[in-house]
Order: sequence, then C-alpha cells, then structure tokens
Amino acid sequence: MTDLTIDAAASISAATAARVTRITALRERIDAIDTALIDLWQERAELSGQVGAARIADGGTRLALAREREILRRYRAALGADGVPLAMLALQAGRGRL
Ligand SMILES: C=C(O[C@@H]1C=C(C(=O)O)C=C[C@H]1O)C(=O)O
Repeated sequence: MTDLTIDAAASISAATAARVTRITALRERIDAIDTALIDLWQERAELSGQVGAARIADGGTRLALAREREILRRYRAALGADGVPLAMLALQAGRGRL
C-alpha cells in the first residue's frame, strides 16, 4: 500500500470507530429509557389495580369510563394517533381486558 492509501484506510477506520462509539452511547441511553418506561409501566399497572380494588370494595364499578376517555384524549393529544393504542394497552395493563 502507498502512504496515501494507508492514511485513507486509517481515517476511514477512525470514522467507523467514532460511529460505532456514538451508536453504542445512543443505545445505552435507549436501554436506560426502556428500563425506565418498563418500571413506570409496571408501577402504573399496580396503582391502577389498587384504585380499581378500592372502588370495588366501596361497591363501585370496575371501570371509570369518563376517566378512561380523559386518559385516551391526553395520550392522543400528546402522541397523535399512535397514542390511542398505547393508552388502551396502559389501561388494559391496570384494569385487565374489557
Ligand atoms: C385506575 C382507575 O380505574 C380504572 C383504570 C384506569 C387507569 O388505568 O388509568 C382508569 C379508569 C378506570 O377504568 C381509576 O379510576 O383511576
């Protein structure tokens, strides 16, 4: 290889190494976010179950539909159309399937 070719190869591999380092850092942050989301998802389901159990113990209903509508509206306002199925899964995780 000529000196020029060696320099080019070294700079390509340095750029590749920088990209790999950046991807690794971004993935570490993604993993941390996923861990936080999973923790919050499970906490939400637990709290939702407690509210439902308290309402039923008071002779109330398993569902509070006005509250569910408000939650669906909030997710849709924040996340657009994708927010609706996400909210439905969050509700289901807490109070079970309809
Ligand atoms: C937790 C509750 O009970 C149910 C579960 C909800 C939820 O997971 O957010 C919302 C409404 C109810 O159908 C509540 O009334 O707040």
